[in-house]
Amino acid sequence: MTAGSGQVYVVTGGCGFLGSHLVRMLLEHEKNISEIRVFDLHLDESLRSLSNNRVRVRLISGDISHLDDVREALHGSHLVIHTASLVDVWGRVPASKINEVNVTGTENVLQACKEEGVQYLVYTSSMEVVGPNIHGDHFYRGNEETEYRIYHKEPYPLSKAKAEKLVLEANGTKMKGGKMLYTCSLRPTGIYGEGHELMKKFHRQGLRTGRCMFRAIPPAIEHGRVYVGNVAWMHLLAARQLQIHPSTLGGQVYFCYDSSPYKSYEDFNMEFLSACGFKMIGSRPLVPYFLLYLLALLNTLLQWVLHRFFIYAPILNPYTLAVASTTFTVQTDKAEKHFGYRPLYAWEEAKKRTITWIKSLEVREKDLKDVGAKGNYCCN
Ligand SMILES: NC(=O)C1=CN([C@@H]2O[C@H](COP(=O)(O)OP(=O)(O)OC[C@H]3O[C@@H](n4cnc5c(N)ncnc54)[C@H](O)[C@@H]3O)[C@@H](O)[C@H]2O)C=CC1
Ligand SMILES: CC(C)CCC[C@@H](C)[C@H]1CC[C@H]2[C@@H]3[C@H](O)CC4=CC(=O)CC[C@]4(C)[C@H]3CC[C@]12C
Repeated sequence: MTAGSGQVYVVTGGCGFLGSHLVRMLLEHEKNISEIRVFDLHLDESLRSLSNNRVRVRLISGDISHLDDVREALHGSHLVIHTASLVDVWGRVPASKINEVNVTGTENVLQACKEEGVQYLVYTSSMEVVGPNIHGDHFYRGNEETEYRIYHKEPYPLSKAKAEKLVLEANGTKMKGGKMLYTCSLRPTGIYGEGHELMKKFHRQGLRTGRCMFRAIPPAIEHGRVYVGNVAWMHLLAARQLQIHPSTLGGQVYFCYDSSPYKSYEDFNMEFLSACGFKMIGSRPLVPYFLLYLLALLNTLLQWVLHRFFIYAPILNPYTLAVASTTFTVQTDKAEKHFGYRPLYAWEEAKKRTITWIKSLEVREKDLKDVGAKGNYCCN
């Protein structure tokens, strides 16, 4: 197939953690495309060099909260994978901004699809549209039909739930020329893998404490996690099958997970960090929950006091503590039944790739600054 004869895919947020893996996945595994438009507010120029003689990778700088930007990016395209979002549960950005990007931005993508006659939209939603809620209701091996007391107060999960509702309601919209808009929504659990910014933070924190991590969450709490490569793979399959079986996938939601082990968030991270010499201190939380909660509240107070001077957004706040302390795992075969999804990467491969990436961070840390005295580890 020569460049130009295939389909044009748009990936909003295509320079992000998931988005950049998705662009590479499409290049490697999707033979029906001739152009991938990477639409993002912050462009990663390195993606441009991924173009080859079959597929052009075209970077488009734009803001999904501006309809004109979105309309221009979608003009002449065939399918949109909408991953762009402000992912913030730490109070880094105001709620209004989260809403503007995650909800109004999604409204703009839908509006542009209708105006430009783009028939297919795959939306990257999140487990957070379901939970966990802050009441501590566990979601244990749940699926897309499992009843759950959904309760959103935080801007991010609220915005993702509103956006997903808009996407699903738009399924079946009639467009000019008698065409129909088909949509579906994928709900990844906590994504990990090469490029995960939060993992970088945990890694840096651990280096500062002599590679010692201090347990805060009971090990019995389980959190579903999914490798970024499998999330990208699931998006590719959903995009492919939405075109072939729109009546099956249209208007549907699918949890996105893989064979990554069910563990507490901290113990799961240690699957990678322990291979880099990190140790978890404590077989149970070193600090009682009420003290952690007081610390979380103190962080919220400090954030408020300091917000006129700078953004203080520590990892621990009442919301992240509540989420981390509540089991949320999924088990479902809906995506397999509807569009043949099975993880492309087995757990051992995902683990190996993530460890290799973290080790590359260490090399960079050593290159960037003097690590000081060698062997200064607390737990020799
Ligand atoms: N990271 C995780 O654990 C999970 C993420 N998700 C969802 O996956 C998607 C991707 O998340 P990540 O890759 O983790 O986040 P990310 O922050 O790495 O990527 C988001 C991308 O969207 C872009 N973006 C933000 N505001 C924009 C705007 N106004 N206009 C255009 N582009 C804009 C950013 O520049 C970034 O490249 C999001 O929709 C998120 O809600 C879902 C479940 C878990
Ligand atoms: C007690 C500690 C300070 C808690 C550390 C872990 C927390 C920072 C993380 C535990 C659960 C994470 C969230 C979960 O994976 C679901 C998510 C889905 C998304 O769409 C975005 C990210 C996140 C909210 C994720 C964020 C970090 C945790 C709260």
